[in-house]
Amino acid sequence: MPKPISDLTHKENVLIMDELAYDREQLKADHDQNFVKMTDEQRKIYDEVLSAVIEKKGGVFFVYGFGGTGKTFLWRLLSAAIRYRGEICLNVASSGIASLLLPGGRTAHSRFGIPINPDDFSTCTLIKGSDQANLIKESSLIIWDEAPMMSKHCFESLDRSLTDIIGNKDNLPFAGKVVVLGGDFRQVLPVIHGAGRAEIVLASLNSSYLWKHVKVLRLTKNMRLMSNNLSPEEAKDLHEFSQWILDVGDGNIGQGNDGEALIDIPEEFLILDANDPIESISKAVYGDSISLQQNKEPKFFQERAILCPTNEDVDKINQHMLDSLDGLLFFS
Ligand SMILES: Nc1ncnc2c1ncn2[C@@H]1O[C@H](COP(=O)(O)OP(=O)(O)OP(=O)(O)O)[C@@H](O)[C@H]1O
Repeated sequence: MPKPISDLTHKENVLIMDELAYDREQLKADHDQNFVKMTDEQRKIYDEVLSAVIEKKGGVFFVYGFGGTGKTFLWRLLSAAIRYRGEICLNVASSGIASLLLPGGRTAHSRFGIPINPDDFSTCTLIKGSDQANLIKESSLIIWDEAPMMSKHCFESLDRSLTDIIGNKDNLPFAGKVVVLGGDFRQVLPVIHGAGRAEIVLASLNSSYLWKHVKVLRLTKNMRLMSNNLSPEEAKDLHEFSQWILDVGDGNIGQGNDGEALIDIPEEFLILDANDPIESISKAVYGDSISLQQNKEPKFFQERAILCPTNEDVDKINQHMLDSLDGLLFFS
């Protein structure tokens, strides 16, 4: 088993100190509690990734699983397994909202200094010898959630920068670091303004030179359906919904799906009151404006979000929601 990082080596690197400051006993207790709950397929992935870390073999894995198959559950277990051993696990996600679900999560852009518009030759803004570069150099595992939505150039920029910082380790990708990418290619691919299907596919992670090094590991069981807290009616609804989402993603719904398709959305998913659409969406998600104003329960807000296809809609809906709430507004 690798030795924990010596405190003396990095006592002046705040970023490393932060990553080593987890309560290891608590992490081990949480880890052990969830370890026994893993399904066989989760356990297989856990073992494979952990042995790549422990044996210092390097390796790039892609955990391919649709929503609810337990990817976040696995990221939590893996990061706890690394951290309670006194090593560094960097948890990143392609979007800010996904990074909030990961313990100690950050966006990949902020953690690695990925440029805003990377291309075939870009590198990250990491400076060799800096605290940020040394943190990444010392990490034992990188977990990168929602990977398919980022351009392949983001991963390639990190690959080039790691080779620069760590050196070329047997021509291994990411300079021999163990990297676990996760997500579902049925969901959002890189967004490129005005691009057609071919351009988007070409920009995707699996069109990268890195992809030939990636070992794809699959999660196939919807763990949300296994929850003991569901009534038979709720389990049936959830099953039907997740099957419908999968069928949309697999292109089984809408005829002649060659990039554009018309999809019938079942009526129970629609908000039919179109007089004041934004108010109707707000009401469907957060309830009426009086109970919204009175609600001070953080968990209620944590469990809800309104997703929009364009920034213009985001601004309109945000303004509407802010107008409905009491209190002061703080910008961060
Ligand atoms: N082995 C398990 N035992 C018990 N509960 C589990 C297990 N795996 C996952 N879960 C639970 O199932 C639910 C879905 O898992 P999780 O959120 O990790 O899936 P996901 O693949 O990350 O989903 P999404 O992509 O939608 O975020 C969570 O409540 C999680 O705690």
